[in-house]
Amino acid sequence: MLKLDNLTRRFGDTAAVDRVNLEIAEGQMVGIIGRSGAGKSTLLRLLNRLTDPSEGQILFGNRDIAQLKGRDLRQWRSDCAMIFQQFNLVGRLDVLTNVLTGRLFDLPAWRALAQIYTPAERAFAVQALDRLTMAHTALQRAETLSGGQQQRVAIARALAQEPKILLADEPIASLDPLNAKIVMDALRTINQQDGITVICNLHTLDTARDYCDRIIGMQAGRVVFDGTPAQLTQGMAREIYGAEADQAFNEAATSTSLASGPRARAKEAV
Ligand SMILES: Nc1ncnc2c1ncn2[C@@H]1O[C@H](COP(=O)(O)OP(=O)(O)OP(=O)(O)O)[C@@H](O)[C@H]1O
Repeated sequence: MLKLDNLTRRFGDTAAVDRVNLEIAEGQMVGIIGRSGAGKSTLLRLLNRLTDPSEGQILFGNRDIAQLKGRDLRQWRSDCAMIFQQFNLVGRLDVLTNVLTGRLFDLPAWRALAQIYTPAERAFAVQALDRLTMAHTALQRAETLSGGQQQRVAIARALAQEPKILLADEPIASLDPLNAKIVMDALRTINQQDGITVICNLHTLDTARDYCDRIIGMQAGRVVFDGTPAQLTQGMAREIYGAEADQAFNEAATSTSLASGPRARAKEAV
């Protein structure tokens, strides 16, 4: 169980995340929605401590994540993998090496520096790539891949960390509808097969509705909605997105929903 208690992050006079209280059970797939500047990225960055809180607690089990330092903090970052809109791979390195960097936390410093990996570590990385149907690109330089392929490699790198939580900050914002669907399907599969909690910032509403068990709506740093996709009325969604509502709803027509996500497929099957 991940528990956020009064979590706040201020930048000057702006409360990017403002007194957020949430409990996220293990194995949930959670979508965070909201207009630009609502605090979605800051919330994810607080969770893996890329940003430090101004106030409040982040509890995982009975540990306060906000207080971790040194090796404990590095271990937490390893437990809490993150993928980004811009993939963040090292373009000049091959795909397999990029995935293996997900294991760096576990390695002694000399092996990390020399990038020496055991056959078992390599096999694990290839297996992670294979789950994303990317094993055939293992020896290719990452920069030669398409955006959708790079995001799948980034997910494989996250899997190589054997995380407890997977954070995804706008993972499909740079992708075309087909690749967006492949990436969201992969995240949902990992969530369901491995029981990894997935917390995902999403711009388009239908993607959040199609893939997530739970939707959290943010506005000016505050949580203004927390419920199931069925509980999120169109009126509430319109209020959360404000001036960006039309864009968020219209983009949905060309995003993963066009290629039909798992719920849409379930509806079709009925
Ligand atoms: N490093 C920073 N320094 C100053 N202000 C910041 C910083 N990071 C975020 N903010 C501010 O905090 C608020 C929340 O930003 P955040 O990026 O978390 O929103 P968001 O919902 O993720 O937006 P977007 O969808 O555009 O990425 C904004 O007002 C932003 O300008």
